[in-house]
Amino acid sequence: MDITQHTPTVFSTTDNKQVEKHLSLNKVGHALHWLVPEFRSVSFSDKVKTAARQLGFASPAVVQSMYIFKQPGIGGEVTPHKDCTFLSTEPQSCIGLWFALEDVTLENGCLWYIPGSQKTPTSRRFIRNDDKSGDLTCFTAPPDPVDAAKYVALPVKKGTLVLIDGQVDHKSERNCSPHSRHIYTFHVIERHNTLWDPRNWLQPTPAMPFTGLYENEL
Ligand SMILES: O=C(O)CCC(=O)C(=O)O
Ligand SMILES: [Fe+2]
Repeated sequence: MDITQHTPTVFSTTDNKQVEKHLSLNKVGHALHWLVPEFRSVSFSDKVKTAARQLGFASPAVVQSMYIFKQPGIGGEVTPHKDCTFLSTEPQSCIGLWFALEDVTLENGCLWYIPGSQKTPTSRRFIRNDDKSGDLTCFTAPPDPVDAAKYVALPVKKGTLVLIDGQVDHKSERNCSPHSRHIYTFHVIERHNTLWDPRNWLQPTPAMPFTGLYENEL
């Protein structure tokens, strides 16, 4: 989809600022790694496969991907979470590969994380809601209490790859600066000797299976 081909439209945002449609996008997901050749070639590149081997993955699959724009002035926060809340396996195995496509600073909404927090498991899950009369998805529990003072900022230069342990607490703030913060991120899980949680909000389908990282050549 090339939204720049659409007639630019002016939107009001919650801050009562007006921006063109293509500058108001928050994120695009969740199958860029498969459907968009440019993202596919990065996600299934030899460098990524080598990184996965070095991390000890035996049979990794890419389960989802996102482009997050964090637009100047209006880019929203990403609230504190562990990725395993959304992409749970038993045992946990998720790793995020987060690529800075621009310089990422304190001002434009860098990642923050709590060192060591990957050692504290969570039972909080984001699942498909069995109650069909309500929302399609829901959390199984409120956020776990964490000491907000323990968050450490992670400003990085354009081109940096950040590996995010699926159990580490992380977040990012709003972007109130005049500079965008574009990133590409995708998540890999281990299939060997693990079980994908059947309650996860995201489930593979015949049309969109979880794609094996090592098996897929460019
Ligand atoms: O880019 C961000 O602000 C958060 C991204 C994230 O949570 C992730 O890649 O797991
Ligand atoms: Fe995350």
